[in-house]
Amino acid sequence: MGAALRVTGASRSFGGVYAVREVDLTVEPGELRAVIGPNGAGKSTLFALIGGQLAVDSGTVVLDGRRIDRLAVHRRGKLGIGVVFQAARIFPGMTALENVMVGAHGTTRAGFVTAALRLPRFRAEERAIEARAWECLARTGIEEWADRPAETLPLGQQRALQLARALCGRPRLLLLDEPASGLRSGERKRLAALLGELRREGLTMLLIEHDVGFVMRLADRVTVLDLGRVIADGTPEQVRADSTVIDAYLGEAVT
Ligand SMILES: Nc1ncnc2c1ncn2[C@@H]1O[C@H](COP(=O)(O)OP(=O)(O)OP(=O)(O)O)[C@@H](O)[C@H]1O
Repeated sequence: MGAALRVTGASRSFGGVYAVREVDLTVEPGELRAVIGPNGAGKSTLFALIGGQLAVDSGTVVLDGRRIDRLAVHRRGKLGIGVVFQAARIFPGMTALENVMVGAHGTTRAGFVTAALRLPRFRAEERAIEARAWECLARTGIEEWADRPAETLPLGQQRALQLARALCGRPRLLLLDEPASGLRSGERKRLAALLGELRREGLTMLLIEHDVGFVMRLADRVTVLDLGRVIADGTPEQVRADSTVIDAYLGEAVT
């Protein structure tokens, strides 16, 4: 089952200006939560406060009852947080398959070396990881690219590769930063289907997205940020009907 996430009173400012201000956000196990909002609303900052790329100035981030807001990124990864960034982050010089296998070792240097050198005592484990990596490549639809150098994959496939890598680490909370941006319509449909499947399997997901239509069809609940604050939180229907949201952001976009 997916993890429960509870963010309470989280704030973060840059140069005295709040990017995220007193944000409360609770994501139940198995929920697919979308976070939307206009440019500069604080979505990426909130994402980084949960993933650990940024530290909170105040407030707490709790995963399954455990405070994680002071932990480094890799420690949060070990506790089950998987991250898919908007810009493809791949390891050049490694094949797509090897890139996905790295996901199972976490993002630590030791894990990376273990994967790269295939030391004898790790071989059985490596075989299991390789099998899992193939599964993840298949799920994300890029099996046929497995042996290609990762940097030669087209953008859509590089994005899928990131998702495959995150899944290979068996996350219990998956953070996705605008996973649909830059994808063609067929790729978007495929992504939506996969996210729906992961949701049915009970994975907890938090998705930042600009494409409001994309998330409104997928999400269980939607949180709307504006100027660093939560201005609405509810089902897609509730958010669509919220006059504050319409005034601040949605306008004609979802009517
Ligand atoms: N590292 C940083 N240094 C200074 N200011 C920052 C930094 N990161 C974010 N900000 C500021 O914090 C505010 C929130 O930015 P953030 O990127 O979190 O918003 P966003 O909702 O993700 O925007 P977008 O949709 O454009 O990606 C913005 O005013 C931004 O300029």
